[in-house]
Amino acid sequence: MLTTQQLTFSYSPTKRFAFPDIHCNDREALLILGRSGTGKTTLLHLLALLLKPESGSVVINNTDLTRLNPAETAAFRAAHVGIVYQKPHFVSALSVMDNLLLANYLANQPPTRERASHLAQQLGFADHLGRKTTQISQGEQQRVSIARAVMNHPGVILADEPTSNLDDENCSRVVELLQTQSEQIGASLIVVTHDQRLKDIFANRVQL
Ligand SMILES: Nc1ncnc2c1ncn2[C@@H]1O[C@H](COP(=O)(O)OP(=O)(O)OP(=O)(O)O)[C@@H](O)[C@H]1O
Repeated sequence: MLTTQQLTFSYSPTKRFAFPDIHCNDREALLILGRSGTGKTTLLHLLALLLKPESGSVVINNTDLTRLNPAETAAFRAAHVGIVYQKPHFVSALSVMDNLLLANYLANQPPTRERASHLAQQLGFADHLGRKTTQISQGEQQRVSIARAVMNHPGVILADEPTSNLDDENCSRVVELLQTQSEQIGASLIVVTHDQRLKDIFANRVQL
């Protein structure tokens, strides 16, 4: 479960954001819609405590992230928050399998190869586990990032514009994968986007 209260953030005295409160239960999905520049990525980074809010709280599974020190924040994020970035970030020297296992490593957990193989099977890239991430297509890379985000069974999955560069068919497919995966692990799924096609898919929406 994720809730925020009275979140504010400033890049500068003239660039200040006050975000609406957000509430997303376990097994629920929430769409945060906004035009370019309204602060969607900023909000997602605040939810993941990649940025520190100026004021307000971000509570995930009863832990107020804003009260944690930087080391505690990093450890909490690695274990409890799965992030699907707009553009995938991988370690290019490592195989797809090792990029998935990196999620375990960063959360200080033993490697779960079976889970990685299972997810690769479900998301359709099982044949590519031994390849480098530069040797697979962009669509495959995106599915690998979804798998990596759910490796540690996080309580919250955050996705930044996961469908903006996709055609209608792949848009539906990626949303379905995100929803299926988050339901399977009982997570809260939060998607930030300007993609109006997602409006009809998500019942719960916040407009920025
Ligand atoms: N590091 C930064 N320093 C100063 N201003 C920034 C910084 N990052 C973003 N901004 C500004 O804050 C505003 C919100 O940026 P943000 O990336 O959150 O918007 P967004 O809604 O995700 O936009 P888009 O849909 O175009 O990605 C923009 O006007 C942007 O120029």
